[in-house]
Amino acid sequence: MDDTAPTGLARDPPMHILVINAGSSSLKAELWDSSSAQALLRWHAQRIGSAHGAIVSQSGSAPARRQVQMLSSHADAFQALLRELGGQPAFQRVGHRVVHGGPDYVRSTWLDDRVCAELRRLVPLSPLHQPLNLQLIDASRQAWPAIPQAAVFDTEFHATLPPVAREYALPQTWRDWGVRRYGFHGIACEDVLHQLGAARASRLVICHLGSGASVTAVRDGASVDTSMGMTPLEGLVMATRSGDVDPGALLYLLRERGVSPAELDRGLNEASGLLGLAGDRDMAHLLAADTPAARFAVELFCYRVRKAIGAYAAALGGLDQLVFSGGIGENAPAVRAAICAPLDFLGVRLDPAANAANEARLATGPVDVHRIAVNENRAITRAVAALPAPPAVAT
Ligand SMILES: Nc1ncnc2c1ncn2[C@@H]1O[C@H](COP(=O)(O)OP(=O)(O)O)[C@@H](O)[C@H]1O
Ligand SMILES: CC(=O)OP(=O)(O)O
Ligand SMILES: [Mg+2]
Repeated sequence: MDDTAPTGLARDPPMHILVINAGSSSLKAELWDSSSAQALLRWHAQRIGSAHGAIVSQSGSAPARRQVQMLSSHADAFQALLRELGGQPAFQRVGHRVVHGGPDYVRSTWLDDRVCAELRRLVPLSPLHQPLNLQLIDASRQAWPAIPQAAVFDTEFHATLPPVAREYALPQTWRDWGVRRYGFHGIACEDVLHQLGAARASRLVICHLGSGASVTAVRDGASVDTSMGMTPLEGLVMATRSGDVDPGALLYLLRERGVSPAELDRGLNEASGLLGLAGDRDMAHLLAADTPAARFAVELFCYRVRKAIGAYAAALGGLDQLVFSGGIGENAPAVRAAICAPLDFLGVRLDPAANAANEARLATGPVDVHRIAVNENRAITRAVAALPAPPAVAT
């Protein structure tokens, strides 16, 4: 296991926590020990719904086992997880990543029927994530009814957004309806700060670039602005999400082109971004493809990240530290280089050799640039271990 970062999970009594983290085409389940901060088991189902599905699991220091099988849905994947875990559960808590906490669920919380019903109301605000999160919570509460289960929210870290970053310039009535920015990827940001520890600088920008992509401005450890908004659709170009689009263009599509709200939702969330620009949602494929459309998609992706870094350097009044994380941020030197090349004026300078080798420290200039392998599941474990004792679970 490669979790060598300081963790500070220790709490009495130590316990085993199963973490469940659903992506749009993946299901990650990990068993963590709260006292040793070690993942005892990692079980990742990948490419659910495709003919090339895979389950990768690793237990202790045993070599990874890769089992390729068709997983038609997340429900299928959960059944495979149940088979892996066997009869008697070897854990005392379950922690679920839930993308949207809405206005009422800021901090991590124990789950019960009422909380689940309230989180279900947020499905329209995160159509790619919240339904899967809740589907897995339902399956997991059914499988282990006597084990306390908690939700840990991607929105929590951004509860510190100041009003100027949180509010849209909309009529009061709409703002009273709760139309505001929340921000996401907070669990990943929390793990970044945890890994930086004492090395964290005052003015920090985190570029978390994976299927979803966001940039967050952090001042003295608190989120002060972030590129995702009321939903995880705002901001950067993503795998299949558009990021920022003029709202007037959306009105044009609705009014003049006969696009229905459902088609608009699907188009913006599932058919845009890298997929819309170049016909492939996977950054690794685009970097290897070397076609004009692939090159343009990568260029546009990098341009938007660079603009966000510049905006947040302005919001913070300068920049001390820049972090790259997520599948793209951690593994694509060409993307990091393209984002940073014109940022010399800000003091961002990458060491080409360190960048090409995916090293942890990348800077040769005054801005300290880090590549951080984020582990959301470790952050979820910490959040669950820190919760007050759970209420008695009715069986
Ligand atoms: N070696 C690599 N080079 C470029 N991109 C990569 C590489 N490895 C992973 N990626 C990209 O990372 C993205 C997935 O990021 P990840 O953080 O795992 O996604 P998710 O948000 O679904 O958890 C994909 O676009 C994938 O192509
Ligand atoms: C909130 C979000 O976009 O998450 P992900 O990157 O896992 O899609
Ligand atoms: Mg992600």
